[in-house]
Amino acid sequence: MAIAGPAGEALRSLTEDQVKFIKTLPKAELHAHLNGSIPISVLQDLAREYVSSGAPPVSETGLSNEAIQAAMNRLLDGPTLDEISHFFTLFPAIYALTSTPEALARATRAVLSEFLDGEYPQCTYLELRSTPKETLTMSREKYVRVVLGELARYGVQRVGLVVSLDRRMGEDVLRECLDVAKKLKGEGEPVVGVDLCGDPMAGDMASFQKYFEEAKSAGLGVTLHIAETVNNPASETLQLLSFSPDRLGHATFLDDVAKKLVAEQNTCVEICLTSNLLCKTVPTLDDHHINHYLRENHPIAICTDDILPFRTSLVGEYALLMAQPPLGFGMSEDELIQVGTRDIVLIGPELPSHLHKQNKEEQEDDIDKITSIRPVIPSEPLNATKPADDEEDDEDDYVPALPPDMVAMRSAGPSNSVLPTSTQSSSNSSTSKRVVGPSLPSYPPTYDPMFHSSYAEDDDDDDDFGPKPLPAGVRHAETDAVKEFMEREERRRKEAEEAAKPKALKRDEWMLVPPTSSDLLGNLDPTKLKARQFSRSTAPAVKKQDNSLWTETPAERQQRLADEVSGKKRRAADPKVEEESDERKRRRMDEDVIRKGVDEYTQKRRGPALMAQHAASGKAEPSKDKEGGIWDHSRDMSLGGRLMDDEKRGKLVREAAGLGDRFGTAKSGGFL
Ligand SMILES: CNc1ncnc2c1ncn2[C@@H]1O[C@H](COP(=O)(O)O)[C@@H](O)[C@H]1O
Repeated sequence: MAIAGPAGEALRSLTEDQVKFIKTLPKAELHAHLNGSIPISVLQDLAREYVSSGAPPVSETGLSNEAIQAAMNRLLDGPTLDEISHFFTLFPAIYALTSTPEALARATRAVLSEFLDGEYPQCTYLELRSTPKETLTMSREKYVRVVLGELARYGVQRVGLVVSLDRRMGEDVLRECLDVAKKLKGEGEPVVGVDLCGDPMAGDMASFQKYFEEAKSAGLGVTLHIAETVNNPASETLQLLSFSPDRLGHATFLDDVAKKLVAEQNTCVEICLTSNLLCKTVPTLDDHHINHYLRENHPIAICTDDILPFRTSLVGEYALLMAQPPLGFGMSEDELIQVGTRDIVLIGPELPSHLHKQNKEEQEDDIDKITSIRPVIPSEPLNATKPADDEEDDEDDYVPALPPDMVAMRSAGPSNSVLPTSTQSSSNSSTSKRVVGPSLPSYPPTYDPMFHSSYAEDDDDDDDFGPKPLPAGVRHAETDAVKEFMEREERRRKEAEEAAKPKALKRDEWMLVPPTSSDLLGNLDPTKLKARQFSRSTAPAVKKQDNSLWTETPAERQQRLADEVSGKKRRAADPKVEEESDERKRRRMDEDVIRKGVDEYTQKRRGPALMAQHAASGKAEPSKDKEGGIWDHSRDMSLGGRLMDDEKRGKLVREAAGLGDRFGTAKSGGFL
């Protein structure tokens, strides 16, 4: 296919040797859309057949012959796109031409041949992706089966299929596509993962989450087109990162938070240079986000995206890396080896380590031997899409091994690289068990260049403190930093919300609960009953004060009153009935004896009281009541007169006689 545009210019600026180096460099293509990669000559054939088929002017997909012709002309000229949304208008015509099983099979065969055949295949391993479509003659399952039928010609070591989920899909179509992917993977087909693609501004990503989670649990890899345009909101990017993707498509507009997360997760980014330039999401190579990832020594994979409209190839994309600025990045051969083969993360195959090569010399050996080590079409029958019986005992062998030359380059370390060095350790062996889904990165979980370089060099771990890092190539598969980050953020948000709320005033406990003992409380009566008597004692009224009445609730109060009425409890206000102690009894009896003695002595020495004497003399006088007239002064005004009857008089006399008793004893009731 003719290479034009930026990739064409870069390619033309390279020497023959440089071009040969790129062509023979083992490469993996991990981001290629089937319908965007059909060679133009094949599409022209399909268009001619479509127009001359005598079918009515409107095809089953609703496109007229004229519309097909116009689209073909656009593709032949090399479409100019004002913005990325124009890019998607190219596809209805292409879809019309690949809407039958036969046409789809032809198109797929041509795409596979473009990438994998020839003296210098574009790549040694291809992950082709396509969106299952339903047409008049194909169900979505049939669509995927037709594509897989063509993949089977190359075998699982050279190609795998990623099922794309379009951002415009509704839930029922998403469900159907995912079920198809799972089903065919279950049948042993090389369905290695799922992708999120389509118009970057379409769809609500919240409804996609469960499908990608389900895909992951089914052992499928996940790659997502993410932050492809400046208009993709940061919140959507974070949401997509929370799906725990294994790889990211484009990742052009990550903000600092997203960049940090991607760095922490060490997620491989699929870089499509020409695609970004032609869709105008990136103005120049100088502005391209690849610069950020190169600086950070972050894993990237160089890819083509859609070689049909972008008129590029994988060789063209590598030419952009190697060409001198401003046509390219001016990378050396060593840097190309490092970028192209070492850091990529395949969703499918894992790399046997015995084939890893360490430096450029070994790489050159490989290049000289390229024809001999280039993978050959597997010997199994072309239509053998199911695992062979003799693989039964290797029950973990879900994904294919890389072809030997790909493997050889995976760990090759550059000898004079100007890129940040990262040490590659051969963590995998050809005998090791396969990993379902993404392969493991080649360095410790949290990437730190400082730590990284010392990690491989320092054999002596005597002085190491803290937990040992995981072996090279192993990462915390279960650690979901995005999830943790989101949870942390949520917690922080809730705390801030809580702090912002007006606080309900609350009294300290000391204000609500009375102290256990205090003189003040000892003298107060919570029942509010009025005192009826003077206090009879100087001793503290109650030693152990029950203050529960101070804090009782209305319900408790009701219960207490009910208990008091029913006699279950003594009245809270009743003074405590204290048992008279023996000591007090004795004292009282002693006082009675003394009082008796004093009375007898007084009686004897003083004689009868004046009152008694007077009463005795009065008894002898005869009563004048009946004999006197109506008014007699001495009779009527005397103590025995009419103003006071006998009863009143008697009471008065008794009280007067006891007058001395009231003050006769001390407060305690005894004699002084
Ligand atoms: C420019 N970058 C891109 N961004 C987003 N989606 C893209 C894309 N390039 C291609 N596609 C997606 O791939 C489909 C074509 O291949 P398949 O029919 O699946 O084989 C396009 O319709 C689009 O949805």
